[in-house]
Amino acid sequence: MSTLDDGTPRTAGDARPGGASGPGVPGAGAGFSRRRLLGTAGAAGAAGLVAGGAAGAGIAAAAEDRPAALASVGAAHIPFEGAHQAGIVEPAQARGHLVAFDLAPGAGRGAAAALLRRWSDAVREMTRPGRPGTPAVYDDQVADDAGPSSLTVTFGFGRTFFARTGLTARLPEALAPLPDFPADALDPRRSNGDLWVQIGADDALVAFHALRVVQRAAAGTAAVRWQMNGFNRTPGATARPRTARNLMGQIDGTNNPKPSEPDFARTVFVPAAGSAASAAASAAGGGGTGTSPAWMAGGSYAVVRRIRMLLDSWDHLPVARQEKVIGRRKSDGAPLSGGTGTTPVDLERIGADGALAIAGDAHIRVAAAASNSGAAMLRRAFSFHDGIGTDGTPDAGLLFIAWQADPMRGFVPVQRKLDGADGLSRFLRHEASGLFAVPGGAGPGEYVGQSLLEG
Ligand SMILES: C=CC1=C(C)c2cc3[nH]c(cc4nc(cc5[nH]c(cc1n2)c(C)c5CCC(=O)O)C(CCC(=O)O)=C4C)c(C)c3C=C
Ligand SMILES: [Fe+2]
Repeated sequence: MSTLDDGTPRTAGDARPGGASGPGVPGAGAGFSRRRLLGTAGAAGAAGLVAGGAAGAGIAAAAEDRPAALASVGAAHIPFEGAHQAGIVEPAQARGHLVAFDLAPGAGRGAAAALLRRWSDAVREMTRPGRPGTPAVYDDQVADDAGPSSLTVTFGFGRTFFARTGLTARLPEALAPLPDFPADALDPRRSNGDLWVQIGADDALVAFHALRVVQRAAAGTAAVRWQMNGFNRTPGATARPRTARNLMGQIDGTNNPKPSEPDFARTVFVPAAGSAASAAASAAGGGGTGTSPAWMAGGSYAVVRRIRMLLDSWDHLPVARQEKVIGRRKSDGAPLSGGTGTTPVDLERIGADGALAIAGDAHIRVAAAASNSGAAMLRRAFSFHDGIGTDGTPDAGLLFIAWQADPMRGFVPVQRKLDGADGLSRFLRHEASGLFAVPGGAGPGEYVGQSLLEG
């Protein structure tokens, strides 16, 4: 049995700090989930979504209340293998890299399959519990001495991948180009791409190392099209872990779908073809794109947007006005309809002044599932700051990533509405965009995307 740096025996349940099986969590160990999930109200509802996903709601909630020991940050690990790829349901890590690649001229299906095999093998190695390894050929020693630090690497396919590899017959309908949104100011050079990789880790060097491994493994087969770097709060930085703040200072992610909710899996993941969930999704209609191909079972669609925040304008707004724009209090995220950060939003509530407590153009009203025929997505973002832009203001904002089983029942209808009616949109600029099909997770010995490339 391997050990932690302080000599504590490592168990199969080593996990991210604060997670259901992290060091210091009573009862943690083999048999408990090794993936800490977004939304803490009940990891039990996520059983089957994660390795050993039988952790109880009480344990997850208790773990969330307990400050993480900084020493445990490096030891936390998230398994690469599973029904779904890692990096979707777990909280976003402190450091993130998003990279899109285009296949090299002449690189077809065989070369792409070999690349996904190399990537998967390398990530399996780098995410091992204990002292992760690196394939010798890529060993730059950047991550030496570090534990896995909750590293996840998630792979996706862009629409253009399918024509380049002769796989157009297997192109999912759901990967249709996103519509033009009138307020978009998109840079095509920083948008889309044949392949997409999301890297997250709670240590900057571990994340950089993974990025270099992924880039070096692609040499000769695919070239970087664009790269974006992001960050979040470091685990253990606050006395009480809670939903993170974005660069506007708001608590962001409160009303994300929770794994404990009955609709969670249906909202986020593509059901297996022929399953009851698949039949229900097809029958639901409602503007969706219907059944995804069998190779997408257990997968998800990621909408990626680089959203610049016009921070100088935002910062001039008094806090009360900022709160009205969002519909929640800035200090604790409580909805303006009353209660605390965890109180459900009441969109009908009339305030003392006779007006709607949550304004007609408040972000949470316009984005709510109730305002969009039930459309919902899982938001998992990184902040970015790339210095000062040519206009002299911070080039900063949100690397917004929305995960859903069908973008036509998630991001698209919501963004259509936000684009015209959202009070927050005056302070935002959507500068880059991508839509990627993210297949299900790999099993032992498999690589991500194998059923597409070899099926
Ligand atoms: C198309 C989808 C969305 C985009 C784009 C988007 C951008 C964006 N949002 C914030 C800040 C907050 N958003 C919040 C809630 C929220 N946002 C969306 C969707 C998009 N946001 C949804 C579906 C929701 C939940 C609505 C609900 O049902 O209550 C919040 C409130 C806290 C929370 O629930 O997360 C904040 C704050 C920024 C800064 C931003 C672009 C940079
Ligand atoms: Fe939002």
